[in-house]
Amino acid sequence: MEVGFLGLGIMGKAMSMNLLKNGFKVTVWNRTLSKCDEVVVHGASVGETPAEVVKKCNITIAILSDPAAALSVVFDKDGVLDQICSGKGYIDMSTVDPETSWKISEAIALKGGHFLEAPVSGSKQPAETGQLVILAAGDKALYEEAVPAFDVLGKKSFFLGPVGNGAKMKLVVNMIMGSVMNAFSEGLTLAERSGLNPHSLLDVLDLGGIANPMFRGKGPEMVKDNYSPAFPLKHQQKDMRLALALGDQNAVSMPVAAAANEAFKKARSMGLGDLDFSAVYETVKLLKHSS
Ligand SMILES: NC(=O)C1=CN([C@@H]2O[C@H](COP(=O)(O)OP(=O)(O)OC[C@H]3O[C@@H](n4cnc5c(N)ncnc54)[C@H](OP(=O)(O)O)[C@@H]3O)[C@@H](O)[C@H]2O)C=CC1
Ligand SMILES: O=CCCC(=O)O
Repeated sequence: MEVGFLGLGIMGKAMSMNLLKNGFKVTVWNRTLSKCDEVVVHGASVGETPAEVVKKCNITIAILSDPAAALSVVFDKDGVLDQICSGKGYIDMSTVDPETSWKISEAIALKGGHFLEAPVSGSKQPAETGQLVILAAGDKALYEEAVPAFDVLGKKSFFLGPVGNGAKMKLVVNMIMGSVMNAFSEGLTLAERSGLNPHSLLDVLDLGGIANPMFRGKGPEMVKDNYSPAFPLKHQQKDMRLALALGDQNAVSMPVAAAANEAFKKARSMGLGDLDFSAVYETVKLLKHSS
């Protein structure tokens, strides 16, 4: 199977490499073209524009930073819309809001193409090992066609119905994750400031009812102030912002998520946006210090 792949950031690089390792022919494009070099060494071809990739491949996958990037790659000159047509499918795996997905879906349908949104749960390591959770919605036939690729990229794929449902599910999941990360950061800070060993807290948490892979994986690194990015904080804040907008639209009061969003914004203002989202811990430590 031949697939196009647009966007070779943390996720796109790992996912395209995984497809190559599993025998897929892959043609890649990235805005910063030099980032294609490493996947080319592993057998990928390069398209000079998104349009060129879509022209070559019947299915093109994208995973880009945010709504503005997702729209730009489709609608700008030499974008996806230039070449999408009947018989071709476009799968956007970026985390965006439903409105962005609807815009893309409508434009692709007008050209006779097929569209699926398929944001993912899971981060850099699950992307490297094919353990993502795929939250697809949109064109069911394209979903069926993409299952062999999804089986390589993920441990489980969900088909959630009409376009928008994948985006909504992803935003709800990340809203919970961002709120939990803030509570975790406060707990770690409180443990340390009140004289407890934070490693003991991690051991106790891991044996109880709120044990989870995020505490287990990120906790020891946070205690060492290591925020090497798996999921960049700027993207987590974007997801909180988009989830809060979804809350507005549905009149859902979300004071916990709103407070978490403020902490991520604070972290961005401190220049921590490109670090892992666990760096929000630094904002809690800072606030507790200054009181
Ligand atoms: N990292 C993670 O753990 C996870 C991330 N996600 C989501 O996946 C998406 C990608 O995340 P991640 O790989 O971490 O992000 P990165 O920041 O590592 O990569 C972002 C990608 O988007 C491209 N891009 C940004 N702006 C534009 C633009 N205007 N036009 C074209 N391309 C653009 C970048 O190109 P360039 O190289 O030129 O900057 C790069 O390829 C995001 O929506 C994120 O929320 C979902 C699950 C997990
Ligand atoms: O969107 C990013 C999700 C990161 C994760 O699930 O660890």
